[in-house]
Amino acid sequence: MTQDQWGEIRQRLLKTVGQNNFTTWIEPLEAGKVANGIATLHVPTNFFGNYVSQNFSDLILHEINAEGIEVSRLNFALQQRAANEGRKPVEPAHKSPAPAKSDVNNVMVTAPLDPRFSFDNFVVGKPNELAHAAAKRVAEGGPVTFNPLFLYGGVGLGKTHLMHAIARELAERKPQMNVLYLSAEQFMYRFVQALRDRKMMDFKEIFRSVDVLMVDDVQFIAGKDSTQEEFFHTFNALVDQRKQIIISADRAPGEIKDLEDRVKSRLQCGLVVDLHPTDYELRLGILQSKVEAQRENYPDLHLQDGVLEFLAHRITSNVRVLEGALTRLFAFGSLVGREIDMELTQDCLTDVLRDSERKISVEEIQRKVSEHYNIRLSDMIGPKRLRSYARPRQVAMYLCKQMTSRSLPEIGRRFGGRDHTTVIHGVRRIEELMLSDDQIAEDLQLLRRALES
Ligand SMILES: Nc1ncnc2c1ncn2[C@@H]1O[C@H](COP(=O)(O)OP(=O)(O)OP(=O)(O)O)[C@@H](O)[C@H]1O
Repeated sequence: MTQDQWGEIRQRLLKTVGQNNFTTWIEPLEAGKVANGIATLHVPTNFFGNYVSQNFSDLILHEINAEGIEVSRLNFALQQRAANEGRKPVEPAHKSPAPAKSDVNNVMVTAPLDPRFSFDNFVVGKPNELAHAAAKRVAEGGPVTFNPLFLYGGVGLGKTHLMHAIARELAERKPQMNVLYLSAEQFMYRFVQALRDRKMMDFKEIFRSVDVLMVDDVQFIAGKDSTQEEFFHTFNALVDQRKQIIISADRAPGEIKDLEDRVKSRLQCGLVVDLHPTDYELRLGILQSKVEAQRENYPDLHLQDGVLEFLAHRITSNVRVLEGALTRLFAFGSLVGREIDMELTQDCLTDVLRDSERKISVEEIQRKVSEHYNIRLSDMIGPKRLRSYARPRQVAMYLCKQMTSRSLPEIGRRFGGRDHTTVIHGVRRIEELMLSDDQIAEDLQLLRRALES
């Protein structure tokens, strides 16, 4: 298509996608040739092409057609750059008979990569440092040292974030590599489609020609026998060729029910790392980094000291809930035109706080603390005043105050019907000791971790 035509098309796209999207995603595109109903657009990186393909290809196609150019598909090709000498020559999109719309030259990503999920935005702490280090290593795209890398962890702990970060970094660092990122569900969908259309040879060719295969949420294929079978063969073929495989799941390979033993053992033979439940420090770190992002939307909104610490203590379920709570707080604060203080936080997040409270009960705290100090539960709750009972009791009261939303009188009642002033005294004593007594500080940290896991 001519530069004039492309200029017209871009003008119309500016109106439909808005200035920000236009500057970021449309302006850098360069128009290429049109042949056989396919228009080629040149993109600076594979990641970029993938994103545009996922989010704007329908609009772009529409505007190209509106310009009178008959095109039914877009092909995204890398712009030739002198700096990229040595890269494989740019080829048309994959030779699949019906390539997915999102196939972009050497990077095929069947789900859009979330631009927020980068290594830069991933906060590292004790619970995820190993997973992060392993992810960084494979994202370098060097020689394959562990195969597969198997990342697992509970809901909302950052598996998909790390997977996207790897795919994105590989696409940027090694544009010559064929990287295929997809969910196990999409793997199954493509497999079933290939069977139905009698295109199994094409399916095999695509999956066996990648340099890096990334499959998210692999537990999905459990119980799906033929998909597992095909996955097993794909897996073996790639491992034999020393191609990197990266898998994520919500649990360890051995714990995925209805997964064939041979598949399990294959999955276990590389590096298996888990994302542990977050601890207080990691949650606080994540909140601090997410506040930075919120500040861009709400530059004038003041956040009172202590609110983030409160949230990090109280919302322990997963990072997604934590993020959601923060977004809600900022939106609420700006809506009512008030600074974000503890009162607003409690008002705005009643349901979230109530839900997370269910997780840690006074009884659980009492039990964990008495186990930790090796005393009987009845002695902790009972009337004895010996220091060896009184101190653990105060620690438990302090944790109840911090980790549950029980009122002081209620906590007192649960500790053998004590008065709320006794609870206040206990909590204060521990707050003082935390600063002067390393042992107490360490005990508290251990207990908190144990309670949150
Ligand atoms: N360490 C972290 N630093 C910054 N953000 C994080 C971190 N861990 C998780 N998140 C954020 O939490 C949210 C949930 O993470 P993600 O979607 O990766 O979870 P998941 O483990 O894949 O969960 P699911 O099992 O539900 O698929 C995302 O918005 C992600 O950016």
